[in-house]
Amino acid sequence: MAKIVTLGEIMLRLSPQGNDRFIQSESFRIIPGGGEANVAISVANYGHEAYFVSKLPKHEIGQIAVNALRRYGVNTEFVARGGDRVGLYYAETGASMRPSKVIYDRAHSSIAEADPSDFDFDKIMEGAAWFHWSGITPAISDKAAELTKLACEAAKRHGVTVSVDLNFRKKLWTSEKAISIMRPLMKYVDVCIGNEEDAELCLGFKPDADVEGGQTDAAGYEGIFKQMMQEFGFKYVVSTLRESYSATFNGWKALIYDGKEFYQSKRYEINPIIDRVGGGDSFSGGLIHGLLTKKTQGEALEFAVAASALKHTINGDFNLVSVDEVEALAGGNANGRVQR
Ligand SMILES: O=C(O)C(=O)C[C@H](O)[C@H](O)CO
Repeated sequence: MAKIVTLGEIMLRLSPQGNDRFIQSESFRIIPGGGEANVAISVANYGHEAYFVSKLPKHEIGQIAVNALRRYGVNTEFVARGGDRVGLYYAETGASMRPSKVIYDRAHSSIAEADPSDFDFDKIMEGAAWFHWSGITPAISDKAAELTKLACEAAKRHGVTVSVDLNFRKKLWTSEKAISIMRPLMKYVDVCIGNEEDAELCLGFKPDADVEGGQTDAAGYEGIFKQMMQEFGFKYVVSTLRESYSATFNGWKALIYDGKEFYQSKRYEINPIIDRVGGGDSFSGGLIHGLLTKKTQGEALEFAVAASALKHTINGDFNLVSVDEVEALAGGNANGRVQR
Protein backbone atom coordinates (compact mmCIF):
# COMPACT_ATOMS: atom_id res chain seq x y z
CA MET A 1 0.00 0.00 0.00
CA ALA A 2 1.08 3.59 -0.54
CA LYS A 3 2.35 6.49 1.56
CA ILE A 4 -0.34 9.18 1.36
CA VAL A 5 0.11 12.66 2.87
CA THR A 6 -2.61 15.21 3.62
CA LEU A 7 -2.20 18.77 4.98
CA GLY A 8 -4.79 20.81 6.84
CA GLU A 9 -6.58 21.54 10.06
CA ILE A 10 -8.29 19.07 12.35
CA MET A 11 -10.88 20.76 14.53
CA LEU A 12 -13.21 19.77 17.30
CA ARG A 13 -16.83 19.82 16.21
CA LEU A 14 -19.18 20.74 19.07
CA SER A 15 -22.69 19.50 18.41
CA PRO A 16 -25.97 19.53 20.31
CA GLN A 17 -27.65 16.16 20.94
CA GLY A 18 -29.68 14.87 17.99
CA ASN A 19 -31.51 17.67 16.23
CA ASP A 20 -31.49 20.13 19.14
CA ARG A 21 -30.82 23.76 18.34
CA PHE A 22 -27.66 25.47 19.66
CA ILE A 23 -29.54 27.77 21.97
CA GLN A 24 -31.43 25.03 23.78
CA SER A 25 -28.32 22.89 24.39
CA GLU A 26 -26.73 22.40 27.78
CA SER A 27 -23.97 20.12 26.58
CA PHE A 28 -22.19 19.52 23.28
CA ARG A 29 -20.74 16.33 21.93
CA ILE A 30 -17.09 16.63 20.79
CA ILE A 31 -16.48 15.17 17.34
CA PRO A 32 -12.98 15.63 15.84
CA GLY A 33 -12.84 16.30 12.12
CA GLY A 34 -11.48 18.40 9.29
CA GLY A 35 -11.44 18.01 5.51
CA GLU A 36 -7.92 16.63 5.04
CA ALA A 37 -7.82 14.73 8.35
CA ASN A 38 -10.98 12.95 7.23
CA VAL A 39 -9.26 11.93 4.00
CA ALA A 40 -6.22 10.64 5.93
CA ILE A 41 -8.49 8.46 8.08
CA SER A 42 -10.31 7.09 5.03
CA VAL A 43 -7.10 5.99 3.34
CA ALA A 44 -5.70 4.58 6.60
CA ASN A 45 -8.85 2.43 6.78
CA TYR A 46 -8.08 1.14 3.30
CA GLY A 47 -4.66 -0.02 4.51
CA HIS A 48 -2.48 2.84 3.28
CA GLU A 49 0.31 4.50 5.23
CA ALA A 50 -1.51 7.78 5.96
CA TYR A 51 0.27 10.90 7.27
CA PHE A 52 -1.60 13.98 8.41
CA VAL A 53 0.43 17.21 8.49
CA SER A 54 -0.73 20.05 10.75
CA LYS A 55 0.05 21.94 13.93
CA LEU A 56 -1.77 21.51 17.25
CA PRO A 57 -1.18 22.88 20.74
CA LYS A 58 0.80 20.75 23.20
CA HIS A 59 -1.99 20.82 25.78
CA GLU A 60 -4.63 18.13 26.37
CA ILE A 61 -7.20 19.69 24.04
CA GLY A 62 -4.66 19.44 21.21
CA GLN A 63 -4.03 15.86 22.32
CA ILE A 64 -7.72 14.97 21.79
CA ALA A 65 -7.24 15.71 18.09
CA VAL A 66 -3.92 13.84 17.87
CA ASN A 67 -5.43 10.81 19.63
CA ALA A 68 -8.40 10.80 17.25
CA LEU A 69 -6.01 10.46 14.30
CA ARG A 70 -3.88 7.80 15.98
CA ARG A 71 -6.91 5.75 16.99
CA TYR A 72 -7.61 5.08 13.33
CA GLY A 73 -4.02 4.45 12.31
CA VAL A 74 -2.97 7.83 10.91
CA ASN A 75 0.71 8.66 11.43
CA THR A 76 1.04 11.94 13.37
CA GLU A 77 4.84 12.21 13.26
CA PHE A 78 4.52 15.39 11.14
CA VAL A 79 1.95 17.11 13.36
CA ALA A 80 3.98 20.00 14.83
CA ARG A 81 3.07 20.84 18.42
CA GLY A 82 2.80 24.40 19.74
CA GLY A 83 0.64 27.51 19.67
CA ASP A 84 -2.45 27.93 21.82
CA ARG A 85 -5.62 27.08 19.93
CA VAL A 86 -7.36 24.07 18.47
CA GLY A 87 -9.84 25.20 15.82
CA LEU A 88 -13.45 24.65 16.89
CA TYR A 89 -16.70 24.61 15.03
CA TYR A 90 -20.23 24.33 16.25
CA ALA A 91 -22.58 22.27 14.08
CA GLU A 92 -26.32 22.04 14.50
CA THR A 93 -28.03 19.23 12.59
CA GLY A 94 -31.14 20.41 10.76
CA ALA A 95 -34.29 18.42 10.12
CA SER A 96 -36.84 18.49 7.31
CA MET A 97 -36.97 22.10 6.03
CA ARG A 98 -34.61 23.43 8.75
CA PRO A 99 -31.07 23.42 7.34
CA SER A 100 -27.96 22.38 9.27
CA LYS A 101 -25.79 25.23 10.52
CA VAL A 102 -22.07 25.68 11.12
CA ILE A 103 -20.42 28.41 13.22
CA TYR A 104 -16.62 28.52 13.07
CA ASP A 105 -14.41 29.51 15.97
CA ARG A 106 -11.05 28.77 14.44
CA ALA A 107 -9.18 32.07 13.96
CA HIS A 108 -5.59 32.02 15.30
CA SER A 109 -5.51 28.25 15.66
CA SER A 110 -2.03 26.68 15.79
CA ILE A 111 -2.10 25.67 12.10
CA ALA A 112 -3.41 29.10 11.04
CA GLU A 113 -0.31 30.64 12.65
CA ALA A 114 2.20 27.94 11.76
CA ASP A 115 5.53 28.81 10.11
CA PRO A 116 7.38 27.04 7.32
CA SER A 117 10.06 26.20 9.94
CA ASP A 118 7.51 23.92 11.65
CA PHE A 119 7.72 21.46 8.74
CA ASP A 120 10.39 19.75 6.64
CA PHE A 121 8.32 19.20 3.50
CA ASP A 122 11.11 17.37 1.68
CA LYS A 123 11.25 14.79 4.45
CA ILE A 124 7.45 14.62 4.55
CA MET A 125 7.12 13.95 0.80
CA GLU A 126 10.01 11.47 0.60
CA GLY A 127 8.68 8.14 -0.65
CA ALA A 128 5.10 9.40 -0.85
CA ALA A 129 2.83 8.34 -3.70
CA TRP A 130 0.12 10.92 -3.12
CA PHE A 131 -0.39 14.36 -1.55
CA HIS A 132 -3.91 15.67 -0.93
CA TRP A 133 -5.04 19.11 0.24
CA SER A 134 -8.24 21.07 0.00
CA GLY A 135 -9.26 24.69 -0.56
CA ILE A 136 -9.97 24.90 3.18
CA THR A 137 -6.25 24.90 4.06
CA PRO A 138 -5.19 28.07 2.16
CA ALA A 139 -8.45 29.71 3.25
CA ILE A 140 -7.53 29.45 6.94
CA SER A 141 -4.83 32.16 6.80
CA ASP A 142 -2.17 33.63 4.52
CA LYS A 143 0.42 31.63 6.44
CA ALA A 144 -1.49 28.40 5.78
CA ALA A 145 -1.72 29.35 2.10
CA GLU A 146 2.08 29.71 2.04
CA LEU A 147 2.46 26.28 3.67
CA THR A 148 0.16 24.78 1.04
CA LYS A 149 2.36 26.16 -1.72
CA LEU A 150 5.55 24.89 -0.07
CA ALA A 151 4.00 21.44 0.38
CA CYS A 152 2.92 21.34 -3.28
CA GLU A 153 6.40 22.38 -4.46
CA ALA A 154 8.00 19.64 -2.36
CA ALA A 155 5.47 17.10 -3.65
CA LYS A 156 6.41 17.96 -7.24
CA ARG A 157 10.16 17.76 -6.44
CA HIS A 158 9.55 14.21 -5.20
CA GLY A 159 7.33 13.12 -8.10
CA VAL A 160 4.25 12.80 -5.87
CA THR A 161 0.75 12.88 -7.40
CA VAL A 162 -1.19 15.88 -6.05
CA SER A 163 -4.96 16.08 -5.60
CA VAL A 164 -7.07 18.99 -4.46
CA ASP A 165 -10.67 19.17 -3.32
CA LEU A 166 -11.59 22.77 -4.14
CA ASN A 167 -14.01 22.88 -1.17
CA PHE A 168 -15.03 26.58 -1.22
CA ARG A 169 -15.91 27.83 2.29
CA LYS A 170 -17.66 31.18 2.13
CA LYS A 171 -17.25 31.77 5.87
CA LEU A 172 -13.45 31.66 5.47
CA TRP A 173 -12.80 33.80 2.41
CA THR A 174 -14.35 35.62 -0.54
CA SER A 175 -14.44 34.20 -4.04
CA GLU A 176 -12.06 36.98 -5.23
CA LYS A 177 -9.48 36.02 -2.61
CA ALA A 178 -9.99 32.31 -3.29
CA ILE A 179 -9.43 32.80 -7.03
CA SER A 180 -6.26 34.84 -6.44
CA ILE A 181 -4.75 32.13 -4.22
CA MET A 182 -6.15 28.95 -5.78
CA ARG A 183 -5.50 29.58 -9.47
CA PRO A 184 -1.69 29.82 -9.07
CA LEU A 185 -1.72 26.60 -7.01
CA MET A 186 -3.41 24.62 -9.82
CA LYS A 187 -0.13 24.14 -11.68
CA TYR A 188 0.87 21.60 -9.01
CA VAL A 189 -2.40 19.65 -9.20
CA ASP A 190 -2.93 16.37 -11.08
CA VAL A 191 -6.41 15.47 -9.84
CA CYS A 192 -8.95 18.26 -9.32
CA ILE A 193 -12.11 17.48 -7.35
CA GLY A 194 -14.92 20.03 -7.12
CA ASN A 195 -18.49 20.74 -8.16
CA GLU A 196 -19.55 23.55 -10.49
CA GLU A 197 -19.97 25.96 -7.59
CA ASP A 198 -16.40 25.33 -6.41
CA ALA A 199 -15.11 25.69 -9.98
CA GLU A 200 -16.79 29.08 -10.20
CA LEU A 201 -15.98 30.41 -6.73
CA CYS A 202 -12.41 29.08 -6.43
CA LEU A 203 -11.27 29.17 -10.06
CA GLY A 204 -13.58 31.63 -11.82
CA PHE A 205 -15.21 29.24 -14.33
CA LYS A 206 -18.74 30.20 -15.29
CA PRO A 207 -21.29 27.35 -15.13
CA ASP A 208 -22.90 26.19 -18.39
CA ALA A 209 -26.32 27.50 -19.33
CA ASP A 210 -28.12 24.18 -18.76
CA VAL A 211 -28.48 24.52 -15.03
CA GLU A 212 -31.86 23.12 -14.02
CA GLY A 213 -33.50 24.24 -10.83
CA GLY A 214 -30.15 25.43 -9.47
CA GLN A 215 -28.49 22.06 -10.14
CA THR A 216 -26.16 21.35 -13.02
CA ASP A 217 -26.91 17.97 -14.55
CA ALA A 218 -24.22 15.54 -15.67
CA ALA A 219 -24.26 16.89 -19.23
CA GLY A 220 -23.78 20.42 -17.91
CA TYR A 221 -20.52 19.33 -16.32
CA GLU A 222 -18.86 18.34 -19.57
CA GLY A 223 -18.24 21.94 -20.63
CA ILE A 224 -16.79 22.98 -17.28
CA PHE A 225 -14.58 19.88 -17.07
CA LYS A 226 -13.21 20.52 -20.57
CA GLN A 227 -12.39 24.14 -19.76
CA MET A 228 -10.69 23.15 -16.52
CA MET A 229 -8.67 20.47 -18.24
CA GLN A 230 -7.62 22.80 -21.05
CA GLU A 231 -6.54 25.59 -18.78
CA PHE A 232 -4.71 23.63 -16.10
CA GLY A 233 -3.77 20.32 -17.77
CA PHE A 234 -5.13 18.15 -14.94
CA LYS A 235 -4.94 14.36 -15.38
CA TYR A 236 -8.48 14.00 -14.03
CA VAL A 237 -11.32 16.36 -13.19
CA VAL A 238 -13.87 14.86 -10.84
CA SER A 239 -17.09 15.91 -9.15
CA THR A 240 -19.77 14.47 -6.94
CA LEU A 241 -23.31 15.23 -7.98
CA ARG A 242 -26.03 15.61 -5.38
CA GLU A 243 -29.53 15.18 -6.80
CA SER A 244 -31.83 16.22 -3.98
CA TYR A 245 -35.23 16.99 -5.37
CA SER A 246 -37.07 16.57 -2.06
CA ALA A 247 -36.30 16.28 1.64
CA THR A 248 -36.28 12.47 1.39
CA PHE A 249 -34.71 11.94 -2.02
CA ASN A 250 -30.96 12.14 -1.70
CA GLY A 251 -29.47 10.96 -4.95
CA TRP A 252 -25.67 10.77 -4.90
CA LYS A 253 -23.41 10.01 -7.83
CA ALA A 254 -20.18 11.28 -9.40
CA LEU A 255 -18.42 12.08 -12.66
CA ILE A 256 -14.84 11.79 -13.84
CA TYR A 257 -13.10 13.04 -16.98
CA ASP A 258 -9.59 12.11 -18.10
CA GLY A 259 -9.48 14.38 -21.14
CA LYS A 260 -10.89 11.62 -23.38
CA GLU A 261 -13.87 9.94 -21.75
CA PHE A 262 -16.56 11.18 -19.36
CA TYR A 263 -17.60 8.47 -16.97
CA GLN A 264 -20.69 8.76 -14.82
CA SER A 265 -21.07 6.49 -11.78
CA LYS A 266 -24.18 4.66 -10.69
CA ARG A 267 -26.46 6.66 -8.42
CA TYR A 268 -27.18 5.82 -4.81
CA GLU A 269 -30.30 6.93 -3.03
CA ILE A 270 -29.29 7.65 0.56
CA ASN A 271 -32.24 7.65 2.89
CA PRO A 272 -32.03 8.51 5.70
CA ILE A 273 -28.81 10.52 5.86
CA ILE A 274 -27.30 10.09 9.32
CA ASP A 275 -24.47 12.66 8.97
CA ARG A 276 -23.46 14.34 5.74
CA VAL A 277 -20.42 16.18 7.18
CA GLY A 278 -17.33 14.60 5.67
CA GLY A 279 -19.27 13.16 2.70
CA GLY A 280 -17.02 14.95 0.19
CA ASP A 281 -13.87 13.95 2.06
CA SER A 282 -14.90 10.31 2.06
CA PHE A 283 -15.31 10.64 -1.69
CA SER A 284 -11.78 12.06 -2.05
CA GLY A 285 -10.37 9.27 0.15
CA GLY A 286 -12.13 6.64 -1.93
CA LEU A 287 -10.98 8.25 -5.17
CA ILE A 288 -7.34 8.31 -4.08
CA HIS A 289 -7.53 4.62 -3.16
CA GLY A 290 -9.36 3.89 -6.42
CA LEU A 291 -6.93 5.73 -8.67
CA LEU A 292 -3.97 4.08 -6.91
CA THR A 293 -5.30 0.53 -7.09
CA LYS A 294 -7.88 0.14 -9.89
CA LYS A 295 -7.33 -0.37 -13.60
CA THR A 296 -9.77 2.22 -14.95
CA GLN A 297 -11.08 5.64 -13.99
CA GLY A 298 -14.58 4.15 -13.96
CA GLU A 299 -13.68 1.51 -11.36
CA ALA A 300 -11.91 4.15 -9.27
CA LEU A 301 -14.98 6.39 -9.38
CA GLU A 302 -17.38 3.57 -8.47
CA PHE A 303 -15.25 2.82 -5.41
CA ALA A 304 -15.22 6.52 -4.40
CA VAL A 305 -18.95 7.07 -4.78
CA ALA A 306 -19.82 3.87 -2.91
CA ALA A 307 -17.41 4.83 -0.12
CA SER A 308 -18.99 8.26 0.23
CA ALA A 309 -22.54 6.88 0.09
CA LEU A 310 -21.63 4.68 3.08
CA LYS A 311 -20.17 7.69 4.94
CA HIS A 312 -23.60 9.36 4.93
CA THR A 313 -24.83 6.51 7.15
CA ILE A 314 -22.15 7.08 9.85
CA ASN A 315 -22.13 9.65 12.63
CA GLY A 316 -19.08 11.92 12.83
CA ASP A 317 -16.70 13.17 10.13
CA PHE A 318 -14.75 9.97 9.64
CA ASN A 319 -15.59 7.29 7.10
CA LEU A 320 -15.06 4.17 9.17
CA VAL A 321 -15.45 1.58 6.44
CA SER A 322 -13.17 -1.09 5.02
CA VAL A 323 -12.25 -1.85 1.42
CA ASP A 324 -14.41 -5.01 1.58
CA GLU A 325 -17.49 -3.09 2.72
CA VAL A 326 -17.06 -0.51 -0.04
CA GLU A 327 -16.45 -3.22 -2.66
CA ALA A 328 -19.58 -5.05 -1.53
CA LEU A 329 -21.70 -1.95 -2.12
CA ALA A 330 -19.95 -0.96 -5.37
CA GLY A 331 -20.30 -4.53 -6.66
CA GLY A 332 -24.02 -4.67 -5.86
CA ASN A 333 -23.60 -7.27 -3.11
CA ALA A 334 -24.79 -5.14 -0.20
CA ASN A 335 -28.37 -5.82 0.86
CA GLY A 336 -28.66 -4.07 4.23
CA ARG A 337 -29.29 -7.40 6.05
CA VAL A 338 -27.51 -8.20 9.30
CA GLN A 339 -24.16 -9.74 8.43
CA ARG A 340 -23.64 -12.95 10.42
O1 LIG B 1 -15.39 23.24 7.05
C1 LIG B 1 -14.29 22.86 7.43
O2 LIG B 1 -13.31 23.57 7.43
C2 LIG B 1 -14.07 21.53 7.94
O3 LIG B 1 -13.02 20.99 7.75
C3 LIG B 1 -15.17 20.90 8.71
C4 LIG B 1 -15.54 19.55 8.22
O4 LIG B 1 -14.77 18.57 8.81
C5 LIG B 1 -15.43 19.47 6.75
O5 LIG B 1 -16.13 20.54 6.23
C6 LIG B 1 -15.97 18.21 6.25
O6 LIG B 1 -15.72 18.24 4.88
